[in-house]
Amino acid sequence: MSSDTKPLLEYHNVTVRKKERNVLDSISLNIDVGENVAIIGPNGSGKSSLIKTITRDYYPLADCEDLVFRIMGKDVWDLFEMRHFLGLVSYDLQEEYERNVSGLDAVISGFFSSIGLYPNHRISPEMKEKALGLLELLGISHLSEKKMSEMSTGEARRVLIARALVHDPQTLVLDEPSNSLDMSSRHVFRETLRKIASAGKSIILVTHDLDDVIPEVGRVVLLKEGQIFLEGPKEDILTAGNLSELFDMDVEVACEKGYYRTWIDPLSL
Ligand SMILES: Nc1ncnc2c1ncn2[C@@H]1O[C@H](COP(=O)(O)OP(=O)(O)OP(=O)(O)O)[C@@H](O)[C@H]1O
Repeated sequence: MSSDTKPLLEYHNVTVRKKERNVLDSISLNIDVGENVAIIGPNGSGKSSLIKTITRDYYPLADCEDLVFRIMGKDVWDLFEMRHFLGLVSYDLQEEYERNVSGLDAVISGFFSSIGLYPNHRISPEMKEKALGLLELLGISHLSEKKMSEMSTGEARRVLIARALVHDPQTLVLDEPSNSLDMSSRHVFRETLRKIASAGKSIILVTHDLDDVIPEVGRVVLLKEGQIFLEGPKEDILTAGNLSELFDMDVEVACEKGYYRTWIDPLSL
């Protein structure tokens, strides 16, 4: 079997323990290559911890029965190799990037998996061309000379998406993508994600906000207290009843033109 026919993610009984508590508890989850999946849960439900298992920052307890912890069919990964099919955009990365680096250099630094560029980095004309092409694809060529430290949150996040795409990864993983973005930046950002999804990339997005669930997402996984609470096709899972149980309060939900919207009925409080 060739590696691209293996599931992107194959987890069985993944338990991650930190400071004597299970931050992930017996997670069993398969995600196929090509799927667009949203992982949704309240604060502290384990979303970032789950991402950290994908990036191999967190490892599961080894003595769990029938443990499976594979990405693309492999248990052990060289992280540099992994970046060729998995691009990551996270809030942590954005914080590290609040510095005096131009948008173009920030994108090029993705080739070296570094924060910024250093004299030992050999930048080929192909790298520069690829980075400029990505800035153009995402509609942010005007940010190529602007310093990351002078960009708005939304601008910098789009640059970091371009950075994550330099290796042409199959899958883009986004942690809380619209965190700190205002209404119009959110809209622009979501349209950027839609563009990437329509270009054939898979998107795994982790969020507590249903606004982030772009129409291209087909499956959702609800996380609660470190466990998978529910998962399945978004139409079946994103109901007022399920979301109310997930967030422990009466949540209303509506879907219009493929986008979800949630609110809390003040009369229920
Ligand atoms: N390294 C760690 N040490 C101690 N506790 C941890 C560690 N990593 C995660 N946790 C705890 O695990 C729980 C889940 O954290 P995690 O960051 O994965 O949640 P989250 O769903 O991403 O939350 P948020 O929406 O607030 O970002 C939290 O209670 C957190 O404090």
